[in-house]
Parts: sequence; C-alpha cells; structure tokens
Amino acid sequence: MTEQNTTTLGENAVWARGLSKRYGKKDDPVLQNLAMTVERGSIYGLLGPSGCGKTTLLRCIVGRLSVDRGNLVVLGEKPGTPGHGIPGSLVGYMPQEMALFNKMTIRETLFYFGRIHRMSSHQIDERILFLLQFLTLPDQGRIVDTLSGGQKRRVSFAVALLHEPELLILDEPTVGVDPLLRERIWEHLVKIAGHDSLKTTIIITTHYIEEARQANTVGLMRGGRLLAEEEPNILIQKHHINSLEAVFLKLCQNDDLAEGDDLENGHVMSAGTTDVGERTPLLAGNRGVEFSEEIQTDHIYEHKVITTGSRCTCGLPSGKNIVAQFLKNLTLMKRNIGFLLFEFILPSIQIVLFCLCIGGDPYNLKVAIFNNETSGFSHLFIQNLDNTTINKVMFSDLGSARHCVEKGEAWGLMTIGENFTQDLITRFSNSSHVSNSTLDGGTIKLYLDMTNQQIAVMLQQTVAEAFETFSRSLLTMIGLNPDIAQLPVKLGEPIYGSLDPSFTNFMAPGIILSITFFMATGLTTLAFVVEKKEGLLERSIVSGMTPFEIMLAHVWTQLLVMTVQVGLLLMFALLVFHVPYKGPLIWVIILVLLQGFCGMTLGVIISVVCEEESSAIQLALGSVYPMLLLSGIIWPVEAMPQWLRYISVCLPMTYGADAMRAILSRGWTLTDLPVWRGYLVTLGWGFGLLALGGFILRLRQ
Ligand SMILES: Nc1ncnc2c1ncn2[C@@H]1O[C@H](COP(=O)(O)OP(=O)(O)OP(=O)(O)O)[C@@H](O)[C@H]1O
Repeated sequence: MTEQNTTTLGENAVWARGLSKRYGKKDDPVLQNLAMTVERGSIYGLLGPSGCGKTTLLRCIVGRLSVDRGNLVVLGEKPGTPGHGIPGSLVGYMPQEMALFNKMTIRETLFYFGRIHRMSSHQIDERILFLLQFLTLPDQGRIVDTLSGGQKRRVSFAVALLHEPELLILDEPTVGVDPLLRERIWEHLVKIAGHDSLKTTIIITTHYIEEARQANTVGLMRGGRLLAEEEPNILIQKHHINSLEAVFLKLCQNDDLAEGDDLENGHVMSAGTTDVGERTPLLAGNRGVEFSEEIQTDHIYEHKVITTGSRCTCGLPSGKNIVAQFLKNLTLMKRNIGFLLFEFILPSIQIVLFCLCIGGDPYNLKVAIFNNETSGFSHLFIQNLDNTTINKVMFSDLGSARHCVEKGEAWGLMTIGENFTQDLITRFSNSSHVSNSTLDGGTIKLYLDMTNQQIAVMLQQTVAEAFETFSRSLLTMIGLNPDIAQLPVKLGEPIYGSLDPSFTNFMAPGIILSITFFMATGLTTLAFVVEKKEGLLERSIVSGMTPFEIMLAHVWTQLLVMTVQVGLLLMFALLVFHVPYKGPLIWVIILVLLQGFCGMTLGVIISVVCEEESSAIQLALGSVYPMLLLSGIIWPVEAMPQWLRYISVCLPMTYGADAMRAILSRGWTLTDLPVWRGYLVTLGWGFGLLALGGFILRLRQ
C-alpha cells in the first residue's frame, strides 16, 4: 500500500470503494460500485430519495450487513473484525425505526444500553441528566410507550449519543422534531464533531435536504451510487444554483442523460462497472485513492481510547452483556405482570383440562342389549356389567337394538341367546361332548362401533370382566371349581405399576413434558420475533451484544418463568390429580426443565427463520412437530421406527417421556435410566441447534 493511501485511510472514518450489495440473488443490486469517503471529525450528510439504499449503506457501515463486493474500512478496520468496536461501542446507531423497548422507562432504556457499553452507573447518570436537558425529554421515569412520536425519536437519539461514540450513524434523526430542537441538535452535532478531544464523526441521513448544508460533506445518492460527494457550499457554487435540493435535481437529470447516452452508444452500465468517479470530478476518486485498488485494511492506525470499558476479544460470551440483557428481560416481565401471571398458570390450566377431560377412563357408554333368554341366569351376567362404564339400554327386539347402534345412539349391541344359561352349563360340565350349536348358544355376542378404538377396547374389557365374575358364580352353583372360568394365563403382581393401570397416569408424563416444551418454544419464538421485527435485536447487536449472548440471557429468563410454571404444573398433576410418583421429585423437576430448554432451542430456530409471528414456517413447524412428539410420548424409544429415532427433533420428547415414566412409577433417578445417555445426546442436539440458530441469526441480519 502506498504511503499516500495509508494517510488517506488514517484521516478517514469511513472509506469505501466499489461497494456492491444485493439482498437476494434475483433482486436488483441496492448498492452499485459505490465509493464514499468520510473524514474523521466531520459531519457527512447522506441524501437521496426513498429506496436509494441509504439505510442499506449505513447497515453495512455498522457491520450488520456484509457487502458482496468492494472494500469498506470503518475506523481503520473492516466492520465486524473480531476485537474491533464495530459493531460495538465505537459506534452509536440510531436506526430509522424507533427500536425502543416500549414498556421500559427512559432511564431503564438508557441504563440497558449503557451497561452494554460498559459505562459505570455514575457515567450513565451523568449522561442521562445531560441528554434529558439537551433533548428536552420528559421525566426519566416515564414509560416509553406513553411518549409522543417525537419524544420517542429523541429517546432513540439519546441512546445513540449516550456513550459518546467515535462514530455516530443517524438514520433520519430529525423526523418529527420541531424546528427549534432540530436547530439545537445540529448545533450539538457540529460541536461534538469539531471538539478537539471528541472528534466525533457523524453520518446522518435526512429528508430535509437544506438542513444538510450544515454538514461538512454531503453525499448525494441515487440508485445505489453516489452522484456527488462534496462540501455543500462548493457543490452549490459549482452548479451556480442556490439550493442543495436544486443541485440534487440537476445531478439526477445529468445522470439520466448520461445513462441515455450510454444506452444509445450501446454501452449498458451494469452494477460493478459503473465508475462514478469518471462522471463527476467531485467524487472521492479524486481524493487520492484509486477505485479499483485492493487494499490491506488490517490495523492501519490506532483507535482512539474510548471512555467506556471494552469487551474481551476472546470470543466468549460476555457475562456483563448477559446480565444487561437479563435485567432488561426482567424489567419487561415486571411491566407486563398480567401476561406473566397468565404464563405462570397456563400450563396448570392445560394439565387440569387434560386430567379432567382427556386422561380419564371413558364412562357412561351406552350399549344396546337384546336378551332373548326368558328363564335362566343371564340377568345375573347383565347385573355384573359395570354400571359406571356401561349405560345399559334394554331392547325387546333385535332390529330396534341394532338400529340404535346404527343411528350412533349406542356404542355397541350385545345379544344373548334363548338357551344361554343351559348351553353354558353344558359347555362347562360336559366339555368333551359339546356341539358347535351348544357352544354358539352359550356365547354372548358383541357387535361394536369400532370407530373409537379406546371406547371399543374399554367395552371389550368390561364385558370380559363381567363374564368372568358371572362364570365363577355359575360354576359354584353347579358344583364345579370356579377357577375353571379363569384363562390359563395368570397375571401376577406387577413388578412396577398396578394391575389396574390408568390412562391418565400413562399419558401424564408425556403431556407434562409436551406442555413445558411448547410453552418454552412459543414464548421464545414470540420474544425473539417481536424484538427482531421492531429492530431491537439489531440495535442491541450494533451496540455490541452477540446473538448468542442474547439467547443465553433469554434462556436464563425463561428458566425462571419455567421454574414457576413447572412448580404449579407438578403440584396440580401430582398433588391434586394424584398422578403417582415414586422417584425423587428433584429429578422430575430437572427433567422437565431440560425439556423446556430443548423447547427453547426450537423456538430460537423458528424465530430466526420467521419474519412474522404468524409466519408459515412457524405454523408448519408447529403442526409437524407435535406429530413427531406424539409418537415419542406414547412409544418407548425401542418401539419407534428406526428412521424416526434418528430425527433428532423428536428425541427430547421420546427420551423424556420414557425417563419421566421411569422416575415417576419406578422411583429411578436420571442416572439409573438406560435412556439417560440418549437424553444427554439429545441435549447436545439442543445446544447444537441453539448455536445454529445464533449463526443463522447473524447471517440473516
Ligand atoms: N431486508 C431486505 N430485503 C430485501 N430488500 C430490501 C431489504 N431492505 C431493503 N430492501 C430494498 O433495498 C432498497 C433500498 O432500501 P433502503 O432501506 O436501503 O433505502 P433508503 O434509501 O434507506 O430508503 P428510505 O429513505 O425510504 O429509508 C429498497 O428497494 C428496499 O426495498
């Protein structure tokens, strides 16, 4: 690199050559071979029509977007270089949108950003007093949501000014600000830019073109290129017009003519070949740096020592940033106490509904009975049918009984033959010579509506139990051993669980885990998508937070919420609805919290790929995932199809449900479980997904 170039870079806060950027592969380029030079300690007014690429350029400068082509040097290094303060404390960024936490006070907002910039409480307090007075802001205890649009803009401006950064990037700071205050803002900008020790560099976009006359340099931008870059007065003199607006108009017309000439001459200018330096002598190309020159940008000069503390360059998450984010999350939760209480009790409502409505055994099931036997003991069999499960509806003719089931008024039809008792006695007492017609006559026939498997299984079991009780009585009456009625397979005392297992108890572990999982997924997605949409995520990241730190802080906040949720959930399940548990409760709690953590990782993934709360991807994931989970809740890992086992996303629930059943009903601990290794592997997947989420978030911003 030549000495001249090094000097030029050293003097410049921003030095850009040949910048090109497009959002999607098929989109038109937003920046086209753009050249820009911003001197240190100067005010640079970036002017141009809506959609010409100003915000895109600013986002490249603050390190939130990477350029596709070209060289960009900001305060001596490429934005995003590890250890460089951009994004970070070297820059103060005021985006176009408000990007403020609506439920926080002005003071809390400034403290949040101050902490990220490693300012002490004393420093923050001092700056708050100054900024409140300077920007005529209302009381610092006012909630941002209650401020007017103009006041919110000024708070947003205060955030950018707070830590007295070396580079101020202001995207339309004066919109909605009264002329008097606008004048004062410009006065302040001129003061801090010209201040010997501060030497702040300011890049400002504005729609009020004339106010940019106070800037040291203006860049007139159109279609992703700078048409001119010069001191405003020189521009005006050169064009012999008395307003910047008129100069801009003239340059646009010239640009249109030049483009027309190029087309006529058969020379179509494409992005990347446009050399604006040749069109106007006012551009940075004339300031001693060749456009096409490739430069080495590492460590060109020393940074100014900033007054605030700086973060470690080791790449590890910063505890201070996580604390700042965590405190902010707590404040926001405190402000939305109604929603917080709802979050706390929602899982309990879900488990109560499950235990009351879904988990219990079905009862009061109507069965149509046609008993064709006039004398005998069949009425005793009917009496033995459990009255809680079966609602017996007696019919005197077969046709009406069948019709009742066909109309859907009963779940099944039971018929008893006219010689039922006699044929059954013959079957028991003379079994070696019993004919098929006798066997048939002594058989109870059941015709079920099998469209509901659970109800059908329940009815079969209830009828079988009633028949066994009835047969024992009959065998005793005719002087035979009642045990003949029993199947020659004996169900011994269970090693674990009870002889009369309950559907609720079977399903409860999986349901508890899935409730926790989906609450964590939903709340994580909501928190991230909202912050992303409102530009808050971007602002925090430009201030120096990493996506991973934001996620870790969210995990901690969510863990707090989940602890209360899980406490209430288990209280209802175990104490109110008596889901049996043997194992130490602490293992159950750990297991459920781990499940919630896995849910959060899914939430992060969803939020990084979704732009809106109701995005299609979110809906798709939200509907496919439960299907996978259901198989996990019901079947143990070994009973799952092999391919399903390898779908990582369904494993937390599968291992979790197995593990929780074992802890609740067998009294095991997590380390006793044959599945615990698998569960930990799954958690590894969870962390992996979390890291992937952070990576995608970084790429997509
Ligand atoms: N995330 C994005 N994805 C795709 N296109 C985008 C994205 N952001 C901006 N654009 C497009 O890039 C172009 C330049 O947008 P940009 O916001 O940089 O313009 P601008 O000059 O700042 O406009 P304004 O003055 O209205 O804010 C526009 O056509 C816009 O639609």
